[in-house]
Amino acid sequence: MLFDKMLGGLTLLKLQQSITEFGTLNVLLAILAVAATALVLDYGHMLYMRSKMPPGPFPLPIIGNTWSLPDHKPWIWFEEVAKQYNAPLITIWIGRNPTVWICDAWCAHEVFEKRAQIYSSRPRMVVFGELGSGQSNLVTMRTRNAEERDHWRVHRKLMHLGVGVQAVRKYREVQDNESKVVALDFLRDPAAYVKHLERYATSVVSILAFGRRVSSYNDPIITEVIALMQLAAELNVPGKTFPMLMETFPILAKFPRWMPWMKGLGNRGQKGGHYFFYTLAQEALEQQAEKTADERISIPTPYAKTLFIENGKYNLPTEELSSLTGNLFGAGSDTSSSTLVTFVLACCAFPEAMKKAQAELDRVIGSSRSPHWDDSPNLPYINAFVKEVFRWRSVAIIGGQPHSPTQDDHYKGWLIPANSWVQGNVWAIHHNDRDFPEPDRFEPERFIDGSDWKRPFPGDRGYMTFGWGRRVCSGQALAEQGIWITVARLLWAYSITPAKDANGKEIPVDIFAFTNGLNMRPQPFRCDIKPRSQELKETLEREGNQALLDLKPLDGESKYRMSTFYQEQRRKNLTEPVLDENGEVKMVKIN
Ligand code: HEM
Repeated sequence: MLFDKMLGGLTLLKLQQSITEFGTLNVLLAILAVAATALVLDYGHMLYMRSKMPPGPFPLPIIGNTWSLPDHKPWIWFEEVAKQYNAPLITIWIGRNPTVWICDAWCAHEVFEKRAQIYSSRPRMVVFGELGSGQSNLVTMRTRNAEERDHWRVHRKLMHLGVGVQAVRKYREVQDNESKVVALDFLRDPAAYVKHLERYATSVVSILAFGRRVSSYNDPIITEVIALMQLAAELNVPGKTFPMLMETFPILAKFPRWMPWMKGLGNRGQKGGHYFFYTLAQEALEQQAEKTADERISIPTPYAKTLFIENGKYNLPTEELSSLTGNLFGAGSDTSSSTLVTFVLACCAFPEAMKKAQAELDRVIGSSRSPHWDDSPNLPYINAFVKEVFRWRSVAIIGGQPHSPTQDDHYKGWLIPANSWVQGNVWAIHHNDRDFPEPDRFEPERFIDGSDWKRPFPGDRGYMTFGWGRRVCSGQALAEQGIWITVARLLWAYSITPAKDANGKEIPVDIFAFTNGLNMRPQPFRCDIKPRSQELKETLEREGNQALLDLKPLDGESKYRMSTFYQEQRRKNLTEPVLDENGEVKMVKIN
C-alpha cells in the first residue's frame, strides 16, 4: 500500500519534471494534436459509414444531424427526408450514433418481419433503458446471444400467460362490462370523456394484473401512471433537446442528476423503480385471500398470482417480476386511452364515416341491446372502422422501441450495422399515399375488400400499429379486443360532434394537433356527445347499471400511491428499497 503510494508520488513527480522540461505549451499542443487526430479519425469513420449506410443528410463531427432535428414531431421530418432521397429508409446521425428510420411498409415488412431472427434485439439504450427501468425489462431487453434470448423468451412467455390471445378471452366479460360503464359515464358527464377513457383503460389492466378495478377517474394510479408514461414518451423522442448526448457518450449518464444534460429526467429509474408494482402485486394477493369463495369464483385470477406461481419454474428476481406487472400499466393504459381519444376526434372530423357505421349498427344490432364481439362477422364496416382508428393516427407513432440487428445486414445494397438503432416510422408508413390514398382522410373503406380505397399492404392486418416480428406488442390481443368493443359501443350509443360556439356554430377540430410524445394523442378539444335516441339511452343506462353490479366484487382500493411510495417507505420504516447484486429488491436501513 505504502509502496503503491510512493510509486504514485514518484510517477506524478516524474510527470511534472517531464512537463517542465518539455514545456507546458508543447504539452498542450501535443494534447491538442492527439485530440484533433482522434476527431479526424472518428469523423473519417462516420463519413465512411455514411457512404455505406442508407442515405440521409450530411452529418457534422460529433453532433451528427442533431442540430437539424426539428423541436417537435421529428417523424414528419424523417418522412420528408425519405421522400427527398427517394428511399424507403434513411440514416439520421444522432450525435455519433447512426439511426436508421424505415419509412415504408414494404421495407419494414422485409426487414423486421422476414429477417426477424436478426432484428429481434434492442440497442443499448442509456436514457430509456439504463436511466429508466433498466434493460432487464421486457420492453427494452436485448437478445444478442443465446443466454439473453432465453431470458427474453421467459419474459415473453410470462407476459403471454397474462395477455396472450387465449388469456385475454378470459377477460372479455370484465372488458365488456367496463366498456358499458364508459358508455354510462359518457351520458352522465360527457365533458370529461378523456378521463372516462383513461379510467377504462387503467381499470382493465388493473383488474387483469391485480384483480382490482379502478372505479374513479380521480384515482391517482391513473394520473400518476399516465403522467409517468407521458414523461418517458417525451424523453424518448429524438430532438435537439433530447438527452441523446448520453447515447453517444454513455459516461455522461454516470454524473449526478443536476447536470444540464440530465434535465427533465427527475428520479426515474433510481432505487428499484418498479418496486412499487411488486408491492401492489403482493397487496393484490393479500386482498384476494380475504375474498369469500363465492367472490373468488366470479372474478378472473389476477395476473400477479399466476406470475408468482409460474415463477417457481424460472426464479426471476423481484425487480423483473415487478416490471412484468408494471408493463401492463406502463404499456397498456396510455396507449389504449390515447387510441380511444383519437377515435372521438375522428368522429368529430369525419361525420360521414361515423354515420355509415351507425347505419350498420342500427341495421344489425338495433336499440334493445348493445353490440358484442359475437356480432363482429356481421359488422364489416365497424371492423374496418376500428382498423382505420389504428391506422389513421397510430398512437405509437415511431413504433415503440428501436430494434437492433445482431449482425451486419444489407438492404438493397445499403449497410445496416450490427447493434445500430433501427426504428419504424409508423407515421410515414401509414401516411404513404401509394398504400393509403389521401392518408389524412379517415376512410374505413380502405379495409373493405373490393373498395376503390383498398390497396395492397404487407401482412394480414393491414396496419403496423403494434410493431413487428418477434417484438410485436405483447398486449395487441388485449388492446384490439378492448378498442373494438368500446368503439362499437360508443358508435352505437352516441352522436359525437364538434362543440358549438355561442352562436351555435361548430368549432372545427384540428386533425393535426397531436402531442409530441412517442405515444401521441390529440391535444385537448371539446366535443358534444349525445345519445342518438331515447331508446338507446335507456338501453345503455340499463346495461351500464347492471355492469356496475357485476363488477362490484372487483371493487377495492390500494393503500399505496406511486408519488409518495418511496418517501412513505423512508418515513415509516427508515428503510428504502435497493437492488442487490442479483437484481433482488431488498430493504436497507437509512443511516
Ligand atoms: C393501442 C394499444 C397499444 C399499442 C398501439 C401498442 C404498441 C406497441 C408497439 C408499437 C410496441 C413495440 C413493438 C416493436 O418493437 O416492434 C409495443 C411493445 C410492447 N407492448 Fe404494446 N401497445 C398497445 C397496448 C399494449 C398493452 C395493452 C400491453 C399490455 C397489457 C402492451 C404491452 C407491450 C409490451 C410488453 C411490449 C414489449 C414487447 C417486447 O419488446 O418484446 N401493449 N407495443
